[in-house]
Amino acid sequence: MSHILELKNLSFVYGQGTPFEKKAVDNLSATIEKGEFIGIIGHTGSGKSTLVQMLNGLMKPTSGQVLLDGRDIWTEPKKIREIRFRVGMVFQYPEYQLFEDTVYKDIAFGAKNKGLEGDALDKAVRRAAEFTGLKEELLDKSPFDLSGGEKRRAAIAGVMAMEPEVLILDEPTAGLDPMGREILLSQIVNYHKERGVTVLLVSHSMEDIARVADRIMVLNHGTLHDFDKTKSVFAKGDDLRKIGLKVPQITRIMQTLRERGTDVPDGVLTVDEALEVLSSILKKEGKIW
Ligand SMILES: Nc1ncnc2c1ncn2[C@@H]1O[C@H](COP(=O)(O)OP(=O)(O)OP(=O)(O)O)[C@@H](O)[C@H]1O
Repeated sequence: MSHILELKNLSFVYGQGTPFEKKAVDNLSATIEKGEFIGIIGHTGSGKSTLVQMLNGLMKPTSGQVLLDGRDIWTEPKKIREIRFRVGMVFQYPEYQLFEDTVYKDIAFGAKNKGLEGDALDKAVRRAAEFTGLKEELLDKSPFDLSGGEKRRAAIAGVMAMEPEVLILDEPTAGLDPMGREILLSQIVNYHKERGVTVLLVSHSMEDIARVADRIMVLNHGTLHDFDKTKSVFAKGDDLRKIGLKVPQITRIMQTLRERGTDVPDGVLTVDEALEVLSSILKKEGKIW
């Protein structure tokens, strides 16, 4: 594996030199490999959004460096626009940024700015729409005639159509109903599998992160509290609780069963995994499953 992103002693201070100075990210270092699916968690105000906005050049670090494929993204400030195509960012509530007169044009906007045209552009738009489950017949509609969930999909498709090497999503499922959340998350997982790109997902939902992330960055007051494999992070329940976070409910139930002497392996993260474990325990005991 090779590094796609290296964060070196990154710090960001809002309002530096004013009475309202606030250090939002504090001397954070980490390395992300190509193709990884990284979850980013932390209490409200821990610095997640500030951190990810530094990774695609939207915010310049107060100190420290972001290396993309080994090169400091600020080496040539004029090229920062290119960096934003390579590291695609889906903001919180991205649907507020739709503005074109058709969904197609909205999805195509970023990719066109990147320089895609003709067939390549058309393919990128249609593929992105497919990844997000937007039906073909919606492409000619006005984005303002779509439902909330469809608008969200169109906005995400617009970033996917730019074919970034790294896709960052800041709370992509916020405000969607449970079924909508589940479907969108599966589509992001599919996109990651099929395109092989690196994905960074910021979320308050431990359940979502447990289902999708290879590794998790845990932020606490702007510092990197932990950066480890998903199972390992959620095995440290007490440690997470101390900084205002919880393990997924299913992990907690399985940990309790284990503490009470049941033969449950550590690090169960999802309902499907839990069902498998319980099924094998019951079968061993000769009980019907
Ligand atoms: N524009 C700003 N000016 C001043 N302080 C800010 C600004 N934006 C964020 N902050 C502060 O910086 C810190 C980190 O904010 P940030 O939005 O990065 O956290 P977060 O982990 O993404 O929070 P949330 O989970 O609520 O989205 C917080 O203390 C916040 O109040």
